[in-house]
Amino acid sequence: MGEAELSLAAVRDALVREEDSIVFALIERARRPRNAPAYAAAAAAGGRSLAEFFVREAEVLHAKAGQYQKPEDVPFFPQDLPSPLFPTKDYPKVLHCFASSVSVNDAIWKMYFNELLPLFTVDGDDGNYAETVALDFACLKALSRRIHIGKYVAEVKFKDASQDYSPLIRAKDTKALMNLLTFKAVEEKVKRRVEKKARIFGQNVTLEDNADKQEGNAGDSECKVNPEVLSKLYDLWVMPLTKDVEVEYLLRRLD
Ligand SMILES: O=C(O)C(=O)C[C@]1(C(=O)O)C=C[C@@H](O)C=C1
Repeated sequence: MGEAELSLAAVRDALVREEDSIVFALIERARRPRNAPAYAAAAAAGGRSLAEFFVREAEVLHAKAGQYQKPEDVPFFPQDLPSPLFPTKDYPKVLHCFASSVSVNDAIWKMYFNELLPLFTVDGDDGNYAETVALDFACLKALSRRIHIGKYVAEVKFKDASQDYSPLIRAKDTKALMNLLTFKAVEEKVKRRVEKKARIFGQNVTLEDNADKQEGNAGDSECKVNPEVLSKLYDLWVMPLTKDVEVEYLLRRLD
């Protein structure tokens, strides 16, 4: 994100754009059942699961290709990632220098596999483990990117009201910081919008003229991902984790 884009409205627009990626990634993953063996420790991967093996190896490839240069692109396994092999674009440094060290990916990883996956995938095993973990990686990346855009939100809020944030940062008053950066009305709008996107993006579109199933009126049970799961995802995890990123960024902002 560049300097010119750095306004609360522009950053909120970026968060809205990430909603589409998250909804579609979950819809694609929901096409496969749980496929629990993909998450079990495997001797072939030195006791790691196929899911962890895949993400670790994929992140090495992505790092070599030049990813993870932007503060919102945070790897899940940053240790020992290789440097880019190809020239990378110099992005304008609009955030404080330590921004790249702010990561809540461990919490995202635990939330995704322990809480979210059971909510939107059906029990079962179709043996398509390689495809399944690739779809999981797409979900994890979309969630991580959205949540770590919180660094830009925090920077904008700090710049707009540094006189309000600075004393709380100096006092390391995380509770007061969390309260100051929270806008409940905005959160309610976000939850309603992601639920609506899941309902519209996730319905089966047909050419039959079924008046009772005009687009947008499909019952939630016919949606590829239950829209209430998206609302719950954002309410319980995505927005709280985004706020955690904001607080973690702000606590270091005066360093
Ligand atoms: O838009 C903001 O002000 C944000 O901080 C982002 C966000 C969100 O995660 O969507 C988080 C906290 C606010 O209470 C509202 C929304």
